[in-house]
Amino acid sequence: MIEFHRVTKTYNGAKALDDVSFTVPPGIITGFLGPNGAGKSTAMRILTGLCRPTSGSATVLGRPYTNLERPGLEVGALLDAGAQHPGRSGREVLTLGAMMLGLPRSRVDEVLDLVGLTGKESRRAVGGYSLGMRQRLGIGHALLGHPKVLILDEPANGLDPQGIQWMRELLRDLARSGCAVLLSSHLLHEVEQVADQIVMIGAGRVLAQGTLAELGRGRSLEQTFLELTAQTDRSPA
Ligand SMILES: Nc1ncnc2c1ncn2[C@@H]1O[C@H](COP(=O)(O)OP(=O)(O)OP(=O)(O)O)[C@@H](O)[C@H]1O
Repeated sequence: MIEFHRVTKTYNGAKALDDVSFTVPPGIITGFLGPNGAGKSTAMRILTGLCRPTSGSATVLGRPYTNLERPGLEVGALLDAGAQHPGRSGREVLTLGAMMLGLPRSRVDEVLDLVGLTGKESRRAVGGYSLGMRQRLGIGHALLGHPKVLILDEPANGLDPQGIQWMRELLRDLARSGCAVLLSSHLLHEVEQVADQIVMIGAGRVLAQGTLAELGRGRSLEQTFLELTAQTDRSPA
């Protein structure tokens, strides 16, 4: 369970998030949508303890991330697939992660298998990986500790159609097993396929939340998105 309660975040007086409240329950996939600059990454950074809200509270499993006893085992996050050291192999990245979490090395092979990286690929330096391979590695890294909460910022970015289908099934399986999944994406068609509920933000404020049926009322997610965000887009013209 993830809970945002009246979260505001200001940078130099400008509100990146403005009185944001929403809940991400376990057992379903929540799509987190908004135009460029809407505040999605800021919300995810707050959730994972990388920055603090100016006011309000964001909790994971009932506590702020920084108060979790074993955050690495409780929460899996993919915020930037390009963040891994380019000189390390994928296997080294996962092995270091597993060691830090006190997990057996066998978990590395399980995760490589889960994300579809072959033994040969896993021994190559991450700097030579395609974007899709980096995403798979990042998702694997997030899943190492069997987390109950998964926070993914644009995980489908760079995945080919097979990769997207694979990720869809993976996320559905994780949700079915009780995981709370928060998924940000600009791929509205993809979110429409996979998400059980939607939280839409624009200019730092929640514009709408609910199931696809509740939000759309017969319209496509894209139509709803364009309509709701028309007045709020902070991206450059
Ligand atoms: N460290 C920072 N310092 C100052 N302003 C910031 C900082 N981080 C984010 N912002 C601002 O906060 C607002 C929200 O940015 P954020 O990156 O959270 O949006 P986003 O929805 O993730 O956008 P995108 O879809 O482009 O990734 C933007 O106006 C951005 O310029």
